[in-house]
Amino acid sequence: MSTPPANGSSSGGDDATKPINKAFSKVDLEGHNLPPSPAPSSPSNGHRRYALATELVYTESKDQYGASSIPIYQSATFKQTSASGGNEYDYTRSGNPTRTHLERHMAKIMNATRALAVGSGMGALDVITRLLRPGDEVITGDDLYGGTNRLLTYLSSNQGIVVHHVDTTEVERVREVVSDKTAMVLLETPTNPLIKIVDIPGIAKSVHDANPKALVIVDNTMLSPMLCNPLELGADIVYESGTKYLSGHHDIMAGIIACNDPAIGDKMYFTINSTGCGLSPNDAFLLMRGVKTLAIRMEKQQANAQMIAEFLETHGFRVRYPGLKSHPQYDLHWSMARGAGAVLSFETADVALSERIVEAAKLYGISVSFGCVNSLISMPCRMSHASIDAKTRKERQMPEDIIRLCVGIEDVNDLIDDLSRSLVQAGAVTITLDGFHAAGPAAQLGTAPASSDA
Ligand SMILES: Cc1ncc(COP(=O)(O)O)c(C=O)c1O
Ligand SMILES: N[C@@H](CCSC[C@H](N)C(=O)O)C(=O)O
Repeated sequence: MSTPPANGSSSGGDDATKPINKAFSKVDLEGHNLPPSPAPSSPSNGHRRYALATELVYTESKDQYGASSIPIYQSATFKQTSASGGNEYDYTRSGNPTRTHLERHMAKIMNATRALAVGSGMGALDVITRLLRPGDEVITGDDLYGGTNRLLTYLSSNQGIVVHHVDTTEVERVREVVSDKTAMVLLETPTNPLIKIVDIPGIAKSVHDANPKALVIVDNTMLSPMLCNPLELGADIVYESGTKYLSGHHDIMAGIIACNDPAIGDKMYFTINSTGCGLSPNDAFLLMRGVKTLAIRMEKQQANAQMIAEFLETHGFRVRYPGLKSHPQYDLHWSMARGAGAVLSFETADVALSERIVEAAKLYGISVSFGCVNSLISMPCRMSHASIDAKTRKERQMPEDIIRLCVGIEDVNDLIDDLSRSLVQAGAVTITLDGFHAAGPAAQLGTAPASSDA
């Protein structure tokens, strides 16, 4: 909602911790501080009642007409029953029943007591980082989504936040920089686009031991709650770009934040209400609809991704995908996740060759983003990660030629045929009587053992 706090006002003051007047008297039966929605989907109290695929589609309906899907409350204002106000909803920036329904559903799916829905994944990170104060320190990775890197750079240049970029694949590298000034440790796994794996439980324990006040934040966009639940691995806050797998059709922008500490939830709600970044009713409806098919989409997308990753690897390319046994952190990934996701990257060692491959593809749209039912192909250094300057990309060992595939739900044989044709047309392979194999420098990379820090 921006779900108003249980004992708090949606209107007042500049101190998020101050008790405020407007009370949401109907606190959820299970004690969650969420107002009712017309068709409440109950958040869990630390355990799910059914398998996740079931919970994704299951909602308890209390709609007056028995509507099977949540109505879109396309209203900015809500009339009050008395002059002193005090009804559950007054103004959509402060709270809207469609948004609340989605938030309750997401809290249940993510095993959280509080979920908040905002206008984009970056909006979610903005809300989270407003918990910081000047002088606070943030520790994060050296392979990060470009937009995340951009926001952190802004905070460090303009807001007095000290940001440390370290190799988060090594728990010890993170531990070395934790101090009493550390307010947040921000992790992505698998990283975008180098597909490095980060040990969430190891880092959470090490950070909390060293500084119990430091918050461990995980961006779970690459896996979705279907495949991983960082809150169960020791994270304090998890967020996702709902633009990706959660909605699944690339027709909305959205962000979801989940946590289990009510005080942190209230502070983030305060920011959402104050800044007006809560998800619109229409987009909340679309995200709710998308989430219901997450299990079936993810199952098909990652099965396709696995076959494409194996296809590329057996034809001599260096592929980064946690579903491949050759991934140097295969065991670590599978100790935390229920699947490998549907994003993989591969290298050609030649930027112009990569461009030709990308431009030859027909079924794969040349596009940023991932998690959509359609397959996509991109060159991260030119597209999604172009906001990281070339010097920093080089320092962080991001290969300029890297190609990212975000696999959709199409027929996998069509996807492999289209990729094969693109590789041949681009001149990326040597054709023999036995088939084809990566040509030139790409073949050298393919035979070199993949390392976690390359
Ligand atoms: C890993 C990751 N986190 C966060 C975001 C930000 O999400 P959004 O585009 O919805 O703001 C993106 C992509 O944009 C992403 O790839
Ligand atoms: N022009 C956008 C790029 C968005 S990238 C989206 C997605 N996270 C991805 O990794 O493809 C920007 O500047 O943010």
